Amino acid sequence: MLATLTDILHTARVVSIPLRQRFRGIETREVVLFEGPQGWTEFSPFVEYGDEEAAAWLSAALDFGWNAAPPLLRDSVRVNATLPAVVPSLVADVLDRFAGCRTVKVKVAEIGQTLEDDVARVAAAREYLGAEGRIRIDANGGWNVDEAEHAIHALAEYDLEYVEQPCATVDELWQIRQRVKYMGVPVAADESVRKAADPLLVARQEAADILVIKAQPLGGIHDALAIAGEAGLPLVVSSALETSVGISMGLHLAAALPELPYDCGLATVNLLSLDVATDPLVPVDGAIGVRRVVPDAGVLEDHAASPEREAWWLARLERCYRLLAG
Ligand SMILES: O=C(O)CCC(=O)c1ccccc1C(=O)O
Ligand SMILES: [Mg+2]
Repeated sequence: MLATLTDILHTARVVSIPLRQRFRGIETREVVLFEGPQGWTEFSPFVEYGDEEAAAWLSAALDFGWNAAPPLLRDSVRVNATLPAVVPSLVADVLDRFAGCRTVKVKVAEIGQTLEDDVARVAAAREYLGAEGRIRIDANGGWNVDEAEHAIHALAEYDLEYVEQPCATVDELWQIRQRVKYMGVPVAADESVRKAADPLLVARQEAADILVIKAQPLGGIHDALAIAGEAGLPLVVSSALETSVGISMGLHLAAALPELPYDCGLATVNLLSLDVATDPLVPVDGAIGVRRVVPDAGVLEDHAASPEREAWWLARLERCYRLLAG
């Protein structure tokens, strides 16, 4: 049964958190936190998303707050460091915050930057990690097929674990996957899973080697597990730049997957300038323990969004709720 809107709004708090570095064009992360019978949960679709897309994120928040978690098969999850599209001189400072992570995901193909910028950033990450560490890159669909081939060829010398969403469409992913097979660089799909009408199309079309799954956009832990079960491909659980409350949802999803061959993109609390929990979900020795968190009352108070932003978020939440209650 769906939680009532009154139940949700009763505990809902809107917080606004500055990022340490610009990430996917944003400098402040706004989220709604509320408490269900299972504990605190997070609703944080990106502000530009329409209500229909955001409604899946509300489904996820309700699932995590109101439904029992699935059986957990591990009590900690290995995670990767996430490196925003910063200049090479900042790479070591950013990576120092991800203690013990043996894998780094490097953001590439940032608007306004060049392939030379990407090469310099990936080179700096490789120098930081040494020969043993793993490097994956994420282009967020920013290249066409030719650009992707050229870029992957230029970056392959740094030894790439995989390339995430090099191009925007499933058809382009299929093409680039054929073109780079000889280099031994696998292709992972992210936006083609979480923003697609059919999240399994990319797998059926054999357009990716790996699927990235995110709990909030896929409608929650249980829906994401159902998709995972049908995918037939290796999976990586990743975050949507959430507070520790949303990261906890991702950790519970990762902990419930039968196989977890890759480090997960759940160490992103470090990209925020502060967290809502006094005991944040950040990596220790490259892994994060699976647990729920309770936001600190003082932080909720001190970092409350402005009255205008709060009204905007609660109205959005209510519209999404009506879509789900349909
Ligand atoms: O996977 C990671 O390392 C961190 C999460 C991440 O990159 C991300 C965070 C918010 C929105 C989009 C993305 C993405 O993977 O494209
Ligand atoms: Mg991605």
